[in-house]
Amino acid sequence: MANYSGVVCVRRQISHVIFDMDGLLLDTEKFYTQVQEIILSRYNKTFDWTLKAKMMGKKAIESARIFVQESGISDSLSPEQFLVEREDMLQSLFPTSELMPGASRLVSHLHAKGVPICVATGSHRRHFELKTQRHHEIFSLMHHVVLGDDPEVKQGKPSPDGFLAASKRFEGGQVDPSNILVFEDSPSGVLAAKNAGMSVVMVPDPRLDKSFLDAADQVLNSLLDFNPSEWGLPAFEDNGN
Ligand SMILES: O=P(O)(O)OC[C@H](O)CO
Ligand SMILES: [Mg+2]
Repeated sequence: MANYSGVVCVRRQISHVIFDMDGLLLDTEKFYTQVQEIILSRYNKTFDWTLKAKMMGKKAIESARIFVQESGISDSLSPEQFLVEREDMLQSLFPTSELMPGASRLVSHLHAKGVPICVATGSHRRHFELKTQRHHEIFSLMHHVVLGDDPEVKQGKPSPDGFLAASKRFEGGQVDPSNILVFEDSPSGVLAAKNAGMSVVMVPDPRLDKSFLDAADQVLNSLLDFNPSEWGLPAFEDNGN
């Protein structure tokens, strides 16, 4: 078995799966991008994917600090003011969130086969509720959800806090991280999963710099391309893999 670079790698035996949410299950990263482009344009600056890569996956206040500092507007806008400024726009966009291709199929399949699944997201409770309001069917299949404002998540990704908290809350208690497969879209999220000792499948936005893909155990263009059998998980019955 080879990863995208052709390097042969040994896959661990997977019993449990943790899903990231923004940009992985839900097509919500585009909303953050849109709003941040608008805000930076007010300062005659452009929002690019170098900055996007540093922000995605993190807790709101952590990504806000990066945004004002890296874009050079921290003298004019504090991280807290930035969060207030973007909030109205995000609140009107999040309820329109759509599922990413293949998300429903994969989540439903793993649940139907009895594979314990959960979510670990940097998103806080209020935004989680807005984003998932049209997707209760899929999110109700999750055994649990760990949010960015969970008391156990002291630091956001790339800290392993969220994934380690998620690994403790499955039925039967702590699951060995080496038996957990994480699905992520962000560079910080992939590092968080590796820092937690877990395997990680990355489904990156194609605009992300390719250097960020090296840390993942497998890189896919879409969740539709995931082959559960490669990870010792029950095969899909609809296409025979
Ligand atoms: O990608 P997630 O689900 O950890 O969410 C993190 C932020 O809310 C958005 O980047
Ligand atoms: Mg994400």
